[in-house]
Amino acid sequence: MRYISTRGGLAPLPFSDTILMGLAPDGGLALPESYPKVGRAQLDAWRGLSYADLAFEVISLFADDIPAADLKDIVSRTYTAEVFGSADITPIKRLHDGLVILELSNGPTLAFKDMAMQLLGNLFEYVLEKKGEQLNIVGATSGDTGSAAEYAMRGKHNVNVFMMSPAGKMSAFQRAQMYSLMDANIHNLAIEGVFDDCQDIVKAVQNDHAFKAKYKIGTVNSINWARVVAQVVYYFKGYFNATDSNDQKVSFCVPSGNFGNVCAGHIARQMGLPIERLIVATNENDVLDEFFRTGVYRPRASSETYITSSPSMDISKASNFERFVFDLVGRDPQQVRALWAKVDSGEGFDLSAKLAEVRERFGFVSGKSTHQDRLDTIRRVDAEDGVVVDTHTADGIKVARDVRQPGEIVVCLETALPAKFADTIVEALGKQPPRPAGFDGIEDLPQKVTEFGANAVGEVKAYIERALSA
Ligand SMILES: Cc1ncc(COP(=O)(O)O)c(C=O)c1O
Ligand SMILES: N[C@@H](CCOP(=O)(O)O)C(=O)O
Repeated sequence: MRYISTRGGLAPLPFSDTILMGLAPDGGLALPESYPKVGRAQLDAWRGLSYADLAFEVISLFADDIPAADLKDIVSRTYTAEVFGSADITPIKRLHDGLVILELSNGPTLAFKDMAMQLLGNLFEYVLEKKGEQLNIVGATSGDTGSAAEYAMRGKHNVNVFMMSPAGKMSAFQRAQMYSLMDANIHNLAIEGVFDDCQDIVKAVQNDHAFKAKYKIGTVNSINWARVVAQVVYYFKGYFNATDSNDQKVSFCVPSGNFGNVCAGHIARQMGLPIERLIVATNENDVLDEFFRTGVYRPRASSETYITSSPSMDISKASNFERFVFDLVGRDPQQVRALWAKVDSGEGFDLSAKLAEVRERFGFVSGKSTHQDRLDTIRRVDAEDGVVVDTHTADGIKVARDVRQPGEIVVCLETALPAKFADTIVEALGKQPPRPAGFDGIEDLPQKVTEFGANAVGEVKAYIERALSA
């Protein structure tokens, strides 16, 4: 399996090089030359597998330059009941109205990002040992990628993490999770602005090829292909958990912001997983919902990005969307370059002529949720099912209920636990959300974070240089 760039400027690379690369030199995103196909016989063979064994089967289709025994060891050490709370790793809950909730947030930082980050930590360690190299991760987070990455990488001797977050925009719990880490290889940088401003700095660093090479810069955002591959696995597991036979089809409803989660669903569907529809659920930052309704992609400026009670989705320029559009335009890198030149100029683009294909060939549909919808959904699920869901999962449940068709099996992805967003849970239910053991009082711990103003690319690079030269 070799990897190319969505913008056509990359000589095909093996997996192990691709996951250390981050953005391709042409600014594009890595994708396999073609998606591996999974037939009925494989689905039948995979249905009863443990999560770790299923992860090995799926990931080995993509990471074929890692010896099977080594990959088996990596996934077996990653997906354990100790780390993810149960032997199933991603159990399901069925709501009274038939919606299925796929639990993805039982890992160390209580969000779905752990499903991939725990793997990346072990994959990076393995690949870097083999190459005798070090990796300096420069990442951006709206609150969950950051903590998942930092908990996966902390203490690893050949990895440093420089994580940018929008100053004051995450929940107190999310800030405490990250900023209370005192590990020497973890650096938290709070940037004036929103998540997209942090991600713009990540891309500026990635596109400074001399700096990137000198300081061995990598990324753990869903820019990194390994994140997407790891996320493909739970679509297969969720399908098997939600069905009795491979004759059935399911739809997945995905609370979305940067498009990394649902992009993995798109790839699982391209591989042959019997997915009927992929339902994209946005909050008030509805750039993706607008595209899937109209075919017009109109990223918003940071000044137009709403601060909401599902803050991890407060994103107006989804970095992973480029991977889907590459497939949508027939894998034509020239078209992708032209379209993203428009995005970079703040213009956006119109693919409304392809809307029927988006829906019929690729199975996408979308919907939107607001703060009031989140409150109503949290209240209803608590009252009717005795389950407290977080605000992002509530967005997904609301949209799933809006668009579900008769007889459709809809699996809603639980993307975080409510403990991370207590203020809105208290507003909705008048009580604190359940808090898993080990997190009591984290908001009171000392915090280590460095503050930066707006447009801080130069200052961030200088900080990285000082830290790595110390
Ligand atoms: C809790 C939560 N829900 C949903 C999302 C949206 O996922 P994606 O950015 O992959 O679309 C994120 C992060 O992005 C998140 O942290
Ligand atoms: N909501 C995310 C934003 C970044 O998403 P990623 O999948 O590209 O890492 C976060 O929690 O930081």
